[in-house]
Amino acid sequence: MAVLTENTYKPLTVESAINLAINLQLFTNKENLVCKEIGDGNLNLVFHIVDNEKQKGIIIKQALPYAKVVGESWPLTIHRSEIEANALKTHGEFVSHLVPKVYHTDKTLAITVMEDLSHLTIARTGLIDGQNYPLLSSHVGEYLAKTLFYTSDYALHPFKKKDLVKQFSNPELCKITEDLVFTDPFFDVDTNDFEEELKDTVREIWKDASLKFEVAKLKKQFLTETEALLHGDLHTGSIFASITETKVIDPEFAFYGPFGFDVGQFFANLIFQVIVRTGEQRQVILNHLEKTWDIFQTIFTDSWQKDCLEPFAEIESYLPYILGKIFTDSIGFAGCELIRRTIGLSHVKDLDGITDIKVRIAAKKTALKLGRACILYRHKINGMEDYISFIKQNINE
Ligand SMILES: Nc1ncnc2c1ncn2[C@@H]1O[C@H](COP(=O)(O)OP(=O)(O)O)[C@@H](O)[C@H]1O
Ligand SMILES: CSC[C@H]1O[C@H](OP(=O)(O)O)[C@H](O)[C@@H]1O
Repeated sequence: MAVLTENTYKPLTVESAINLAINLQLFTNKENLVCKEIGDGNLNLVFHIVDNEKQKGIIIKQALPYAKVVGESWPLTIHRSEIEANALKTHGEFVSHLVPKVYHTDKTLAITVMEDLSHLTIARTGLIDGQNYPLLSSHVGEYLAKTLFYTSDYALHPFKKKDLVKQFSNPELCKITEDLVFTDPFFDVDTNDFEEELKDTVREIWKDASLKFEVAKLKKQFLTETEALLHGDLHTGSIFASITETKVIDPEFAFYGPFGFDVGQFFANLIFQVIVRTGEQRQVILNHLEKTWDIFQTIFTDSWQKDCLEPFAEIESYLPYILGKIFTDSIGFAGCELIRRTIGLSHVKDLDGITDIKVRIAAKKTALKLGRACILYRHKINGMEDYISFIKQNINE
């Protein structure tokens, strides 16, 4: 039908999405199909098609030629759809159980047809509702260790790695991160978004030259360290979870960047829950932080011992140096994420969803204070136990 024979891009509708699914022979009978557009993210359309009789569903994700959250005044390459599908496939080679299956892609239409994960809950939503997902941190620790190690120079022939660096060149999406995570929140620019009550605290950030110097160093790392194929946007809204399963979605920001960036983004998005929870419920999330790093280190080390191609791997201090650098960098990147999701463009519901303004402002001030401390003092934090004490101290003071 039309949608497959036209050789030009067109945004799908619920009708054309159904036609596409039939043409692709993913379903046989159109009559039983129900299609809804369920996209709740900042950028894309997401169609959920279900065959009510067979209880079977699929997802068709389509990139719009602009950022949905802002509109057509913010044009954005639809090539991000191909990047996302290829990242799902590449990461899927190492962690097939932790990412959705890709059934079909189309560059012209900028679509990825993939496994329906609607039996799971977006981790951010579940965590805000008080769910704990006991396997979340083990699964994400494994995802991080395997996707990062096996796409790096430590596991790939240099020609293959450099081919991947080219294939995953993603300048427009990286520019969003460069601006929204590493630049805008630290300057008085229009894209920033915060309550009047935070104005004084934010002005302090803008005036803080030592903080800005450290952010400049972290931004430089993001710009220049082509270490591994990152997810690029690993917040808890990009993770589906249940008590038994975890699936990482939405790697449209994928590119070759520093090991610590994905780890840091995940840390920060757990830390928002540390900030908003209290008592035992807070401890559950602190345990997730600890477990993520523990599993990450263990699997990264096993992979290094089994599969490292680097002759210098035999030097005893080399792996501890790499792991130490990832840890320190990830704390710095987490600090940037804590600040940008609080005062920059595109917030998190963990904080914005707090209805009591006093409680919300207090939580946001804590996020800013902790973010600043992570960036400034990351080199002084010696291991996860120390990091957890550091977080507790900065939250309680
Ligand atoms: N494979 C999937 N299965 C079920 N629902 C999905 C799937 N992928 C995305 N969604 C739904 O669509 C929403 C937006 O998807 P996402 O990939 O995060 O889009 P965006 O890139 O616009 O942020 C998710 O929050 C989720 O509710
Ligand atoms: C242009 S909005 C910026 C923000 O949008 C992305 O979020 P998502 O695709 O998960 O909705 C990403 O976090 C960007 O920083």
